[in-house]
Amino acid sequence: MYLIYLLRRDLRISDNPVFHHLQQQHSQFSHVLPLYILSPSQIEVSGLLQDEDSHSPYPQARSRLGKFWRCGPHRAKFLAESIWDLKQSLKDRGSNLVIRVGKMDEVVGQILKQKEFQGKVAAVWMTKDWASEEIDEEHKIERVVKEKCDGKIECKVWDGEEMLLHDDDFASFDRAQVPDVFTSFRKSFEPLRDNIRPPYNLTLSQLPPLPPYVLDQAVPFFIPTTLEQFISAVQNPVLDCGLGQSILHPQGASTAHPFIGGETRAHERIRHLLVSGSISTYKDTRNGLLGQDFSTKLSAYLALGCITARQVNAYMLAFEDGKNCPDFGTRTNSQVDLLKAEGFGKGENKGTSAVRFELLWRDYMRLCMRKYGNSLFSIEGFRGAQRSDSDAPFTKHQKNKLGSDSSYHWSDLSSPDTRTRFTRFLRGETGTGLIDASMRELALTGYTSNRTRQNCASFLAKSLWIDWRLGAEWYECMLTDYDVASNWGNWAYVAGVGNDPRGREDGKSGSEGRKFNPVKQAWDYDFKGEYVKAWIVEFEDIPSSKERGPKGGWVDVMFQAWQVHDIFNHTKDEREREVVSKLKRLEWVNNPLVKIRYQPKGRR
Ligand SMILES: Cc1cc2nc3c(=O)[nH]c(=O)nc-3n(C[C@H](O)[C@H](O)[C@H](O)COP(=O)(O)OP(=O)(O)OC[C@H]3O[C@@H](n4cnc5c(N)ncnc54)[C@H](O)[C@@H]3O)c2cc1C
Repeated sequence: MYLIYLLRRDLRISDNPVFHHLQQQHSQFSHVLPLYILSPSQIEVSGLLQDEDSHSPYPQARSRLGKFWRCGPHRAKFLAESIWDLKQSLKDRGSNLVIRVGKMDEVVGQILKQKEFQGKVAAVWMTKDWASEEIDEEHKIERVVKEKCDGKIECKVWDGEEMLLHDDDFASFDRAQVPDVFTSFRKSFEPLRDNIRPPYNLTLSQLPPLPPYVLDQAVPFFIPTTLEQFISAVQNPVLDCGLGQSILHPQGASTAHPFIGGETRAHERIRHLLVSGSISTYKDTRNGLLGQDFSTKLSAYLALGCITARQVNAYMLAFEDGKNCPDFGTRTNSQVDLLKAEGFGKGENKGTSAVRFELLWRDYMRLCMRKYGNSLFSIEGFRGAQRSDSDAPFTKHQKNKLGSDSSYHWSDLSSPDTRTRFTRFLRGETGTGLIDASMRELALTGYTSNRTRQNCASFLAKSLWIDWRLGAEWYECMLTDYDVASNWGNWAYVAGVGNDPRGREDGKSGSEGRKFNPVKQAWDYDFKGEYVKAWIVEFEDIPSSKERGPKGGWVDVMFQAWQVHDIFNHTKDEREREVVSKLKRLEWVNNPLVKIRYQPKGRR
């Protein structure tokens, strides 16, 4: 009998509950069809049309409000690489990954209808995904399976086990009642290190073969036969992200996220973090802005399920206990020499503890998505849903405010002025250096740090007062590591409509709540302006920090370019005069979207 296993955000062979089960129950199925379906509502599939005269039956995969690509060029590439890596791992085990294009339920329906499959399929399995579109997909597949087979085929949705904690570990509170404040949630699992289950350790050696005949991809689409072809097919249609003139890549600026997708690379990455000592120094470096190792860069792998949070934890546990890296049977065979690695064999350290803490945040965002469902995508976020929930643990003041606050005064894009300001934000031309560097880095590389993400989200929602969901949609398009719960949950949090109890506390000045000052933040985290200079091509000629000497001034300009008029109006230095005159010709220098008066302590 056949099994159809639909892979979604579980693109791995190791620590995968379905493959683990198959490894244990060898004879249950004679044939297994691992299937990945490119869903046309989430990824643009026109690049997979057989020829130029063919037309896609599907509308373009664009976002609801901003009409951005749902999956932009960076993630499209990473996804293609991850799918291909899994394909290779499955081939090594006597199987393969069959790729198809179309609505999930339709593709499954076509396969079940195929005469070679009739009476032979015993089960259709997939792992659970808690985002609303994916839940809809599951329901539709369940319906199709039921209709086509009169209840004779099992349709099972497995727990994907992609979180650090297990569902059964939430015994201290009903899963649906996850606390609305992270700290209360976190405290239920302390000490965290002792409360995490191990991943599955059985390595997948062999899988039953594919069914002897599998229907070809239906017209008008084709399935590429090489990775290069696959990447071009999913990337080419979305290369133009609608920003108009392309953003220039400054010479010498190198991406913090050069990583290739897939389970193999995910395990290489965590091994590198251990051997280089970066994991032990993580707590001190995590607010960095430049370079590959200031943070783990595991997010994109985790988002697609190339590695699980529990596997990351297992690596850290072994490291802390002075043991070799665990062997998950992936294609990452190389053992690394950890003996000289910082922190090896010395128990939990600040770095490993902080990584666990962040992975718990990831769980928390997922649980909140389960609890509040679609309200995650509404302008009032979780707060809208909480207003009707008298048990939400907010202060009386906050509850009163939530109860009466109908003034969510975020602008949509109906006015030309807002559209212009929003486009300048996306292009990194606001005139606020930290924001502009981050938005350009994001567009050019698909990654930007957590620190700058917080600043950009706060800037859009609380300085420009533009609908925060447009920012979330842009991130969905641009981020390599896009993850429904983490992205929308964090955006809502920063906008003040998520799970931040201080999010909308107004103090004295209206309902801004926790608001980041991007100039202060730039001074705190980029005090020489190196990050801003790296990503804003117009700052290329500004003397580097070594050349600048103690004179100052240029850093202020990089953080807020309009200050060039005040600081360098009368400079006599020929080189400076040239740079100044170039800058003074720029619209975003002369007319910044926001001017922030700020001087770091100890300066005039
Ligand atoms: C506005 C905004 C949007 C974001 N969108 C996403 C997103 O789409 N996908 C995503 O994975 N993260 C998102 N984050 C969270 C965080 O910025 C990224 O996880 C992190 O920057 C990824 O880099 P890293 O893997 O090096 O993280 P590290 O600092 O090394 O953290 C380790 C892991 O912990 C998890 N993590 C860390 N911080 C958070 C957080 N605040 N919330 C949830 N999980 C976290 C991630 O899985 C990450 O890989 C967003 C944050 C903000 C403020």
